[in-house]
Amino acid sequence: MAPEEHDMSSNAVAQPTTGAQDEEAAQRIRGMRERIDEIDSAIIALWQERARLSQQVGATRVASGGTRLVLSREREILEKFRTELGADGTQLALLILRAGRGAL
Ligand SMILES: O=C(O)C(=O)C[C@]1(C(=O)O)C=C[C@@H](O)C=C1
Repeated sequence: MAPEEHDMSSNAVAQPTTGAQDEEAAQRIRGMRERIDEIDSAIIALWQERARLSQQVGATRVASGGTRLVLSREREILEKFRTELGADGTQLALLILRAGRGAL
């Protein structure tokens, strides 16, 4: 079979390597990766839900004649993330805010 062809003769799905040097470590890594995958899916779903809500808040405020942004609220959120997560928290909060209200 040519290198770019896929073997469809089995139902086995190719799995990424664990990088471990023995089967017991490989099993433990696979177990932990299952939970990591669940956490990543939850983060993605929460990210999307938050962005939708943020857009709805903005649209509700603008429709009422208010401003698109409330910077005091953004500062509060940035401070919470910085307190809990340090400097990376600030960067994360900036990305989260941008996902909702768009770029400044
Ligand atoms: O809480 C609000 O008033 C929002 O509009 C939501 C949000 C946010 O994503 O958290 C977005 C824009 C505002 O400047 C402040 C906060």
